[in-house]
Amino acid sequence: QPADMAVSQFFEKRRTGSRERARLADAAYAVLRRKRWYEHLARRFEAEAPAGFANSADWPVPRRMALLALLDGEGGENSDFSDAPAELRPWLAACRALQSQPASLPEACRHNLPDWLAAALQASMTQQPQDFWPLAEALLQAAPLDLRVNAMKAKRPAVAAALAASGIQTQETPWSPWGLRVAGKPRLTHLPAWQQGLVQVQDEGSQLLALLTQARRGQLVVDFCAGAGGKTLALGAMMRGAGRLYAFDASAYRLQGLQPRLARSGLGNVHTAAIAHERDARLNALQGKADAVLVDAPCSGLGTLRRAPGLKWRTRPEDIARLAEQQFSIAQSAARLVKPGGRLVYATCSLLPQENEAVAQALSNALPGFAPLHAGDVLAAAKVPQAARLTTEAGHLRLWPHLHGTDGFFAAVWQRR
Ligand SMILES: C[S@@+](CC[C@H](N)C(=O)[O-])C[C@H]1O[C@@H](n2cnc3c(N)ncnc32)[C@H](O)[C@@H]1O
Repeated sequence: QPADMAVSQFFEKRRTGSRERARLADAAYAVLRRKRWYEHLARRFEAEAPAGFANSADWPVPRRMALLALLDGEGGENSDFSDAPAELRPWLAACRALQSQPASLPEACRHNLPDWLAAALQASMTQQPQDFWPLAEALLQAAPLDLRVNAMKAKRPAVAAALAASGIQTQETPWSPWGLRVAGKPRLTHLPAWQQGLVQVQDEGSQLLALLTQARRGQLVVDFCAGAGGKTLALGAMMRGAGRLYAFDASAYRLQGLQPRLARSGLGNVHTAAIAHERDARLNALQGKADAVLVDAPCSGLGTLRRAPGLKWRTRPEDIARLAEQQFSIAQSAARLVKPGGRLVYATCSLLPQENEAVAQALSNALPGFAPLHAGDVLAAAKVPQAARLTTEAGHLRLWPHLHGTDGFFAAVWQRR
């Protein structure tokens, strides 16, 4: 089960105050983030079990892991463990001593990734092998809270000032011209800026993907895998609500999540439709008509491990090949909607080349009528500062948590000849 569902189901059945809820939820996520490390500590010392160590029947491994996560969340490195049960204190002190010498630990305890994923990432980083550890460390941090200012309704400095007046401090994001990074994780939904649709929660990387379409007022634009419409709303704001914007998805359930967000955004030009699959006959009417088609393809999501740490344990290596096939099929079908001179953007939030560069290459081979565009040039034209730092030599957008502070994203752009 996805972690957010498991956590909310747990709380449905229990009465808890909001602070306690936050502590427990943070601890659950911390266990998923650092599972291999906590497991190692929870099992360690059992064999040695000197007198005074906890009885393992009372403190089974999962319970010890939860305790370690709770203590870490509360600045445990400085704790004298006086709040912890007495029989656990020697074990906790021994854990703490180990923690202060991370280099002595097995690698798995440091990167906290499944072996197959650590190996796949290392294999994909042969050009920059020194980047593996900074990446692994960055993936263990919680993601920042980014907002996208609705450019149709307000300017970024004015929204920052309005939020500051409500006690919410923000900083402008370095790359996206619409982004505000919020300090901490304050509640936002009661704020006027939120209710008036001036801001949406959206990672800076997702904002950059929408910019790659260069969607403009009056165009016909398709968000082919719209989901709950995070990028649809960004595209609609770029179009200033004028023109036609189609939001498709194979899941009617996911598309439903777009409705309340559309209402706040002020957009009146969005047509949503659940399609059966990427070759649904209802798409025929749009063939060769779109100025831009964004394919934010279903993917492993491994670029979002800061937000969804449970994904690394639920994804299996064999899923990747299946996803790559699906990604190719969806993007190839979506390409039919692009008009001559129009643009195709293929994007994922995966870190793995099989879902990214390999699919982009297969698409280039299969779509001779489409010429690749350099994502750096496209972003520079959209006034993104230092856009070259976001792209690869091959001209793809590649965002990394340890380099850019965003989730991990990939995008390739083509223009139909
Ligand atoms: C990465 S998510 C999209 C996220 C969304 N664009 C956003 O910004 O919030 C991928 C979406 O592709 C949808 N999908 C899966 N198969 C599809 C298909 N054959 N055609 C269109 N959408 C599909 C999934 O339901 C999922 O919502």
